[in-house]
Amino acid sequence: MSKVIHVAAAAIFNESGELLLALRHQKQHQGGLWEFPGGKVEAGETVRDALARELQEELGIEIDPLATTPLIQVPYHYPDKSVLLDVYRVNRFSGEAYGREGQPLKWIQLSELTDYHFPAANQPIVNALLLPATIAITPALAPQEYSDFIDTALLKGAGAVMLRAKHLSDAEQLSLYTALSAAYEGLLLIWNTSIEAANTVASVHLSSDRLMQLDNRADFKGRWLSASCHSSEQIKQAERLGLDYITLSPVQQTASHPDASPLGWDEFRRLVSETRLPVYALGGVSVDDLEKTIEAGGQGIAAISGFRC
Ligand SMILES: Nc1nc2c([nH]c(=O)n2[C@@H]2O[C@H](COP(=O)(O)OP(=O)(O)OP(=O)(O)O)[C@@H](O)[C@H]2O)c(=O)[nH]1
Ligand SMILES: [Mg+2]
Repeated sequence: MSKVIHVAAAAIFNESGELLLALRHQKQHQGGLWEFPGGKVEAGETVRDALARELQEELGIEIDPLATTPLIQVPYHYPDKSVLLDVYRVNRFSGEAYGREGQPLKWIQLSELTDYHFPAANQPIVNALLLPATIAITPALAPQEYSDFIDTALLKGAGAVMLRAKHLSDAEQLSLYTALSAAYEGLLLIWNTSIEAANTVASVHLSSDRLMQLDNRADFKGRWLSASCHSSEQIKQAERLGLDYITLSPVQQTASHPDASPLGWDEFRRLVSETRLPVYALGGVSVDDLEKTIEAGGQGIAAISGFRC
């Protein structure tokens, strides 16, 4: 295996919330495709310092390296080279960005992101940018109680809601999911179920058992397919199937699964570093752990209890 090329890249947002893309020159590796500006980390440089240097060289802007936030790390093997894309969010910069190497630039809305063609390694970056930092998972409730739970969760900052209602039949869950989707337009509502039960649904989350039984994701017709993982074997399966993101649990001791032994933050960090998928920390975590999760390379947190009244 040839040496892995470590690349620092940036998702740069301006004050209007637009995101900067650059077009790779035809002559470059993965030429003619859009990219997140950045480049190779040099020997003796920290990744954040490399990012600041590359953004100055390529765009003529200055950033404070320490004011950046980790977005995602993507290890990826192209047939001709292996890269580790280390991507940071940049929300503040000085100067006006222009293509110092002649490359065309474009400021886009996040909602337009899927209209652009990127190198294959970038799919997890696109997903990480479109996914929220927090997912509220529903506890077992009577069907009429779910909208109260969602209202509270949204007030407490949930960016998405996962419907987990295994005490109800598939048919009851489907009608609940359908009613809630209609009532909360624009909310990412994830259904924890099987692909067979949910083939018209936009967002499905699989248990680790269902993940291990799945052969490919082709039967899934929606946008977001995710799964619960507890080991590196399950994470590898999720990657192999091209899932969009995973939850990794239990990070800490949790009342809902008292017998499961927790991974701890060091093991969470290690497992996250091995996968290109966005990873939510789950199990004994809350929004108070968000900063720690993101610094550990995670996408964010998923939780039940922190989002209840
Ligand atoms: N900057 C950047 N590189 C990416 C992205 N996606 C992706 O696969 N890469 C790959 O990462 C590698 C390094 O990127 P680069 O070409 O920007 O490196 P650089 O600025 O140091 O360029 P140079 O070698 O021309 O001086 C390339 O093989 C490129 O194809 C992306 O979104 N941004
Ligand atoms: Mg570059």
